[in-house]
Amino acid sequence: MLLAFDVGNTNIVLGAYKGKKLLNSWRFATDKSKSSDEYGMLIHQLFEYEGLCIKDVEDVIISSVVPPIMYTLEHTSFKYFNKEAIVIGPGIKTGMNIKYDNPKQVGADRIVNAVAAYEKYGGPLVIVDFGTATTFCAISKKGEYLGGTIAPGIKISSEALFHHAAKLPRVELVKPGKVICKNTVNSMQSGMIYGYVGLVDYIVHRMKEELGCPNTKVIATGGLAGLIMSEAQTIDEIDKLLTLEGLRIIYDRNKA
Ligand SMILES: Nc1ncnc2c1ncn2[C@@H]1O[C@H](COP(=O)(O)OP(=O)(O)O)[C@@H](O)[C@H]1O
Ligand SMILES: CC(C)(COP(=O)(O)O)[C@@H](O)C(=O)NCCC(=O)O
Ligand SMILES: [K+]
Repeated sequence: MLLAFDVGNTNIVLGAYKGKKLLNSWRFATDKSKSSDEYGMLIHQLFEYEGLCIKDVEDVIISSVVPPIMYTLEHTSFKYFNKEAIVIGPGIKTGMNIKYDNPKQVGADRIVNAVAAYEKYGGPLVIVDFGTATTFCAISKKGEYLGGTIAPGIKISSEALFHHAAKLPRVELVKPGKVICKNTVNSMQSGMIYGYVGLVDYIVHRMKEELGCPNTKVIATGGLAGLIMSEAQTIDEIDKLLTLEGLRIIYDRNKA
């Protein structure tokens, strides 16, 4: 069994694979104050609950954009699974040519998403990941990682609005139905959701222009993808498990 960790700034998504088959996946908070034993026990309990056996874990692979938590997770891997974790970074074959000024700068999650999406859908492609930040990545027809855009995430944007304006409350991220709203809560929801839909459609539109291909496939992933997908016109498909799938593919490429 392969244990795959996708460590984002808000959540860790954990997947257990038997070969190509995802047996189970879990989502828990990225908590830098948790110890390696706490993570070990958490995973132990999740496994027990699903009737899985810790001893069946043959390898651990981690993609992370949160460097301060890595010592803890690598230690968890060593202590509870007896494995040195494979960490996405220098020395790991991804099979993707990274056309960033400094390839080491690209978030590991973005590369892992790109690998999975290219394998699954072919190029050219745009991938939109609605996480703590919203990232847009462009992949060429030949499968090169061309770069992209980083925008503030929906949840942190709405938190900023609440924190910086005395009369604005914290609101639930749901569609208010109309753009012309008649109360504070709905007005904020309109600004967040419809404003964000505009951001997404505009960036994707510009990316397709720069790629020179109007038929570019657009795949969305991340915790908040569903909310925007229902309204945005440029997103073709949601693929919630893209990052885990990318980790499984990269694992197979490095084992072969
Ligand atoms: N299933 C969900 N439904 C609603 N909101 C979610 C869900 N999963 C995650 N979120 C929220 O979406 C945001 C991004 O989550 P996530 O994709 O896990 O981010 P990251 O990859 O940066 O850790 C967070 O603010 C989180 O609270
Ligand atoms: C842009 C990100 C913060 C997104 O992270 P997430 O929202 O998934 O937590 C992450 O991919 C990152 O730290 N990237 C490094 C900078 C770059 O990709 O150029
Ligand atoms: K992510």
